[in-house]
Amino acid sequence: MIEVHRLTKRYGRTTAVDDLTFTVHPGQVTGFLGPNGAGKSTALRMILGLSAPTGGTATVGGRPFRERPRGLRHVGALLDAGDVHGGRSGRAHLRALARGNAVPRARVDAVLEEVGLAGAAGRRIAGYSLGMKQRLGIAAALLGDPPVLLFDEPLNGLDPEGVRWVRGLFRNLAAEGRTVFVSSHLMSEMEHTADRLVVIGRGRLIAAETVAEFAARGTGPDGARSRVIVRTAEPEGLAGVLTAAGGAVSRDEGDGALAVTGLDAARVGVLALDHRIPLLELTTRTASLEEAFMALTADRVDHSAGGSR
Ligand SMILES: Nc1ncnc2c1ncn2[C@@H]1O[C@H](COP(=O)(O)OP(=O)(O)OP(=O)(O)O)[C@@H](O)[C@H]1O
Repeated sequence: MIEVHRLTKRYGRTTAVDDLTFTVHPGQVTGFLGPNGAGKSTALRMILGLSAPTGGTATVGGRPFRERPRGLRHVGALLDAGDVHGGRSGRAHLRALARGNAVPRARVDAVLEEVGLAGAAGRRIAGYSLGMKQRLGIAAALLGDPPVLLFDEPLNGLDPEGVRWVRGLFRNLAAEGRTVFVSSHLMSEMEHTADRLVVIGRGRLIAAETVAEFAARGTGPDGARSRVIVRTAEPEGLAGVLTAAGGAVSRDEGDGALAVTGLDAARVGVLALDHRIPLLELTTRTASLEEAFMALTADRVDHSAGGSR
């Protein structure tokens, strides 16, 4: 279990993480979502004790991670896959980590096998592709067989097969009862992987809930989760009928179709028939999780991310 309480980090006048409170539970994959520059990496670094909070606390299994000797046996983390000594082989890198964390040497070959790098284990890391470096980073996270795992943007650089493999791995790790916390700036990466979401924008908490709860928020462009799209040769007449019946009607995307909320498709069809208005198209459009995420974070995007502020 990871517990974050009122966690805050300021860099000069920039507040990268702003009074964050949330809990990450075992037995689940929790997605940590936010637009670029939202503060995800900064929060993960504080959870790992690599950066000191300006305020608040972060604990893993009830204690600050910094207080844990042999850290890899408590928490495995992939922060920056490129941050490895390129002159060593993948196997030598993992062996050094195993030694420093009192992890049995046999684990090295076991995790190399698990991440699909056994064949490349003797090659220098400098020659690895980004996807291979991600796999090596995941192997390092798994090395100590830890109950808690953190991954910062682990899908970067992976091909579709690699993405599928990582998703399956996360699900398996969670099914074994581990706490799995995975950051991403893309909802599409998380919606089929995560059970729960912690969503932040500009360092502040926006949502901490199950994926289903997040999806159920009213989040279409006009606040509605689903809309009825209806096309007719008599848009003015139909709009009048639907409005009189309690619907809210707007012109959709300028192509003559009407977007209706407050009435379902069946009711729209019956009303059109009653008034002898022929329909050319009648569809229900449901806001995607991606749209929910975009709508909730739209005003929290840090356009200065990566630049000076
Ligand atoms: N060492 C630092 N010094 C100054 N500002 C920093 C530092 N690290 C991060 N920031 C700023 O803090 C904010 C949050 O950055 P962070 O990297 O945590 O975001 P992120 O959500 O991980 O974004 P991304 O998806 O782009 O990695 C940004 O505005 C960033 O510019």
